[in-house]
Amino acid sequence: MIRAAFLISLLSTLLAFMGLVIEPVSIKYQGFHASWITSFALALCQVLWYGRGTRLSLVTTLPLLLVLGIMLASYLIPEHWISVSSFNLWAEQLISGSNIDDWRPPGLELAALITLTLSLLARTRANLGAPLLQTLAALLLLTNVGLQVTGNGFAPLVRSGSTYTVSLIALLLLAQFIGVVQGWRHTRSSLTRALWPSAILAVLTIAFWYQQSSLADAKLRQSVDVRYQRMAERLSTEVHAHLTAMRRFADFWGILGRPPQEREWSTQAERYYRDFRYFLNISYVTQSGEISYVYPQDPANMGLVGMKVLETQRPNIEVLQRALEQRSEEQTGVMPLLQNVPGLIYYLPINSYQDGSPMGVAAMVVGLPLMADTLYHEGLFDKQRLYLGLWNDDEPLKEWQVLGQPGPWRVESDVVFGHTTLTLIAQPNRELLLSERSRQPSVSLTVGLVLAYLLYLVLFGRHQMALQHRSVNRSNEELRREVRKRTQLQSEVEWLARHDELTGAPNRRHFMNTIEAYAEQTPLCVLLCDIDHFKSVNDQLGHQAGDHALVHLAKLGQQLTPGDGMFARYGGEEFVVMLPNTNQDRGLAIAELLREGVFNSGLEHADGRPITISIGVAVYKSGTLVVADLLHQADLALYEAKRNGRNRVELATDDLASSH
Ligand SMILES: Nc1nc2c(ncn2[C@@H]2O[C@H](COP(=O)(O)OP(=O)(O)OP(=O)(O)O)[C@@H](O)[C@H]2O)c(=O)[nH]1
Repeated sequence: MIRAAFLISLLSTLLAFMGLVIEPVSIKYQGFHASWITSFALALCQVLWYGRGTRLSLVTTLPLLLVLGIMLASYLIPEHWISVSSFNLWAEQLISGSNIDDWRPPGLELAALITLTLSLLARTRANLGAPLLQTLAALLLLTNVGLQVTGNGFAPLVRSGSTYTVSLIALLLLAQFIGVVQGWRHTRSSLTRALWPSAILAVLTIAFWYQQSSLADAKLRQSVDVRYQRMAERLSTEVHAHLTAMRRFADFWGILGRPPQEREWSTQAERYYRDFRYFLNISYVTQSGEISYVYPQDPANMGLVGMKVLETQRPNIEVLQRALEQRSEEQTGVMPLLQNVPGLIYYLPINSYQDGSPMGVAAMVVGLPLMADTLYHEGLFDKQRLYLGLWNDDEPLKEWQVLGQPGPWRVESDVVFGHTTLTLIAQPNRELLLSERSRQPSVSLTVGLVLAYLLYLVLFGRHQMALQHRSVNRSNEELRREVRKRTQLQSEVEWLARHDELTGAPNRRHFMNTIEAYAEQTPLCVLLCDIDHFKSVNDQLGHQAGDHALVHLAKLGQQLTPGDGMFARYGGEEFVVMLPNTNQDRGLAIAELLREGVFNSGLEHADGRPITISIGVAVYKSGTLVVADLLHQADLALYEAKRNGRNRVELATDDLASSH
């Protein structure tokens, strides 16, 4: 598998290299070179990871991650921290003619490259999030393909990667996946638990990013529209203002009631000329069509003085004629002016206020490019970042060419000059649009993906811990069971060591150990009991019946023995009773009670006679207790009882205390 990953990575490196050679960096800047270079670098790192081992590949992968991080930062840094134009300036300094877009892959592609680089660093380790990082890369690449398929029309400012580089990155992802998938088998349950929720979060993040991006672009588009339509409105207002001023000017001479004199004309015209610099010529045309006075009196204008316009072949004759004859306000269409600029001429009739008699016309020549200049002079736009053009149909009257890459949006608005309508075209360049575009979508995408990664780490870690916890609990429980079993066994062994297995009564060893502890509690009586003719019970009724009789007698004996005493099996069909703080008389009474109890117990020989016991009683009163002697005394007394006919109690005759 590692071998396959290595080979695919090697293939990707070759493909990326070919891409670089086919589109040499130094010749063409289309904004995709950064993608080729970074993909090539990642492919190279992968080849090292899968081919050469850790140390060397770490040296290459970490710097790559750093570079990709810087590229990502350029998408996130707010405009007022570092502006797009500063980035462009740095790009220009590094390689002339390049801009920031040439130095970073498109956003989604960059994010996919970063996740793959991180996944490479995490290697096969599912606990470091390698599976999620690969899933993120796949999601980002899919989104990229989706944007390409839908034509990326929603957000022309967000560039999507080229098909080649996206395929290349997908190939790198495949290599990584093949290289590590086997290593995840043993953590499959934790992996699925952690992967699903975090992948869902990532999908939501990408959907949110898409929505935010569209919104940001729509907003920007709207603001661009409003802004540049306002510029056209500004021009229309200007037109309206100069028309009003011109009418005032014509009215002034009407009120005067006589034709103007040259000096008067110049003085008045100068005031209007000062306000509207684009009036190339303010002239007085007499009723006969002769240009009498002009202002300003520059060489181009002075040549017009004395010209009988109606006798020339000028294209505006008809319009002037109409103004003179019909005494109506007229204007020409856009035409080339004598000043070598396109413009138009207004003719305003001057009529006497007193008798309404015609006194000629005031002609005003508007230089359209100069008028358009007012927008620039008023500082309404940055001519390096905005293409602006005033057009008359298909003919440009004035244009400001833009620097850098033109943006995707063109705003066309009408500027109305009476019956002539011009078009103001504005097209901001990419730099201007990028500088105004909100960074929020990129920030939310980055934050969302980081959160998805963290969620994965938490869920994965938690599940792994739960598994470990469960296995520790299981072995703890097993251990506890084992300890319980052993303790039980131990107490059974201990019990067996001190009791008789058949009857459950304390055994001889236990009796011997216990009696020592009662040496102080004198007088101490010992009763040695022996079943009479027990052999015949065994012989005639069977060993099992014998056992049964033993069990029954032991139970009876234990019941009849006082609380502080001990009834134990001494061996075979013999039982021994220890009675502390019991004097001879009471000892004999208890022995008698036992004897009677057995006699009346209902146990019988084969011939129906009741089973009986003989009891030898020995009493220890004071001195040093020698248990063997005491028992010996009791044994002698027992022997005596047997000898005297059985089913009886005999007291040891020898005084034990005095014998020591
Ligand atoms: N069923 C059974 N018999 C036992 C057990 N222990 C000892 N015996 C029998 O007890 C009998 C003891 O017999 P003996 O000591 O010869 O004497 P006896 O028949 O009791 O006669 P006397 O003591 O003289 O009255 C033997 O037959 C043993 O086999 C036991 O645990 N179970």
